[in-house]
Amino acid sequence: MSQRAALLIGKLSHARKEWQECAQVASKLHEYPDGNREDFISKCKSGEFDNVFALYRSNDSNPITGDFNSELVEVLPKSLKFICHNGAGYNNIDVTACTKRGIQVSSTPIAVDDATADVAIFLMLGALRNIKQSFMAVNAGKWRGNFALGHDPKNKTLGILGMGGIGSAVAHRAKAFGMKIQYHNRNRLPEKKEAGAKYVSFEELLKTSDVLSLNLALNPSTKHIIGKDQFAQMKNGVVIVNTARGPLIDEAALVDALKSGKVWTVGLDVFEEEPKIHPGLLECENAVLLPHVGTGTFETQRDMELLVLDNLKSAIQHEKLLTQVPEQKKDKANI
Ligand SMILES: O=CC(=O)O
Repeated sequence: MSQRAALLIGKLSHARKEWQECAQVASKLHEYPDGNREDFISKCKSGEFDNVFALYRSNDSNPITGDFNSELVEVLPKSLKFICHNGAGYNNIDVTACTKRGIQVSSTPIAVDDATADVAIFLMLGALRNIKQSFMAVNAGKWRGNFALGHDPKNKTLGILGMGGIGSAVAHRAKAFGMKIQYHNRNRLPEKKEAGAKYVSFEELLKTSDVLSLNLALNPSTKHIIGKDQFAQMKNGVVIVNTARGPLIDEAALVDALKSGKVWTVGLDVFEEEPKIHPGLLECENAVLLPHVGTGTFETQRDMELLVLDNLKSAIQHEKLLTQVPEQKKDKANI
């Protein structure tokens, strides 16, 4: 077998031992724990990572290298055939550029589903109870402050935009609260996977949901999928939950919709320009906010790291990824 080295970009917090065990399948383990884009590019160009066949990167390591856009993909070592990404979202990787260069990419679906769905439910319940007002009042020593009654989830219609692994896990949990579930995907799921959820058009989802949960991937066609025109179609007093990616929502339009009362409350774990948050959201008492911590549990972080390493080992040993990104699976013939 030719030289097949592996490269770890950034740090591993939970599966360090398993990374070291990759030495049993890789010809060499390289690490790039810290640095910057300019330095990383110059190391790629100087041949420091020659023979690297598969690399590990993550959403957390993205600040080190910057996005894996076409500029960066072009300078990656010629030997590189696999990018194993830690993150369910991979909008910081130009998959088309990778495909053109014959590089296969994997992400970490499944491992993230439960923790992200838990946070979606946490935010939904918090938004239905308009909990931020109470949190702020009690922490400021004002007891209940301007307390106002919230809403029960029971008998409300939850609309899920993007019924994949996370969307399905949200639906499963929401049923236990007595919610009616409807969803929209580009393509209807097989009945078994729907698990009783009703398939509706995008317009119908907007018009008839009491709570709208965003659980779809960000890509050029889903950016601002929720904006002024979509808010206008929604029920008055709708509750919005977003644990997917901030740019799915036009944040300025969301602030207007919150201020006008069109949107009653919102629960957000993600923002358009993280870590910056629209000042209108920070000011709003009816915006329950978290700093992108959906997968932030010990168990899930370890499961994600292990899944990336399983992909890496499978790439080196069998030239096959376990959880390849769906757009490449469709294009398999071109890689
Ligand atoms: O946002 C979290 C992830 O993409 O895994």
